[in-house]
Amino acid sequence: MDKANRKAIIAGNWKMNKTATEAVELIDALIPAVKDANCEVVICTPFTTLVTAVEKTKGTNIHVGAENVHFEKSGAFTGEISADMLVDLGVEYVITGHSERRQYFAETDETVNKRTLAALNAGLKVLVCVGENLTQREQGVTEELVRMQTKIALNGVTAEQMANVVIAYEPVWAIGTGKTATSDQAQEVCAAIRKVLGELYGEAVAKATTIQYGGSMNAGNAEELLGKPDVDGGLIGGASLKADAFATIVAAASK
Ligand SMILES: O=C(CO)COP(=O)(O)O
Repeated sequence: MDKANRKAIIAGNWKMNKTATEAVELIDALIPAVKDANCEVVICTPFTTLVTAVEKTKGTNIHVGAENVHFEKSGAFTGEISADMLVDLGVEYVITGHSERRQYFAETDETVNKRTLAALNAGLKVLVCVGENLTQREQGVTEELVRMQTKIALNGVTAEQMANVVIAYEPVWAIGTGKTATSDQAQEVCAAIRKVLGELYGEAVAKATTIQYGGSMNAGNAEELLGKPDVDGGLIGGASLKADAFATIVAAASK
C-alpha cells in the first residue's frame, strides 16, 4: 500500500479559540468550502464548542474532534473530560500529546499513552502528536526522540486499534512561529515514524497508517508538504481558524 491508498486527513486544531457564536460562523463558512474534499476533514474544537460543532456538521463531510481527553472513565478529576463523555456527544476524534499540553500542562509520554489508550478503548479515533523542540533538533536527537515518543504513546495499543490511530509530527519550533519545517525535514521525520510503526506492528500497519505534519502549515506551503511520500495530511492551527485558508489546504490534500 502506498500513499495513494492511505487516508489523507486534514485536521484543524482550533486550540483556545472561538466562542460558540464565532464557531457557528466559521463552520457555516467551512461547510460549503470543503464539501467537495477528496480527503477526510476534521475540526478539533474546544470542549465548549463540541456540541455546536457536532450539531452543525451533521450530514456534512466534516468530522469533529476534541483537543484532549482524560484517561480515567469518571471520578474526582475536577476540570477534566472523559472519553465516554466525548463519545456520548457524537465526537469522533481526539488529539493526544499536543506539545502545548506537554509544555504547559505537564503531560508526559506516560500520560499521553494513558489518554491514547482510554480514547481508543472508548471508540474514538486518536491524533497522537509527537515532535522535537529546537534544542533537541540542534542536539541531533530528533529521530531518537520522536521514536521514543511514538513507542511510549502507543504502548499497549493493538495492531487492530492502529486503524484508529493517526500520528501527527509537529516540530515544536514550527508551531505558531511561522517557521515551517522544510518539506524534506517533514518527510525525513514522517518516514522515521513509519519505520518505527513497522518495527512495532509490521509493514502492513506501517503502510496503512496516516501520518500528518503540523507546524505553520498554511495555504501557501501545504501543497509542497503534502506532496512528500510519507506526509499524508496536516494538523493545522492558525490557518484552521479561517475558512478560506483551511479550504485551500483541504483542496491541496484532495489532489
Ligand atoms: O500546533 C499545531 C496544530 O496542532 C500547529 O499550529 P500552527 O499551524 O498554528 O503552527
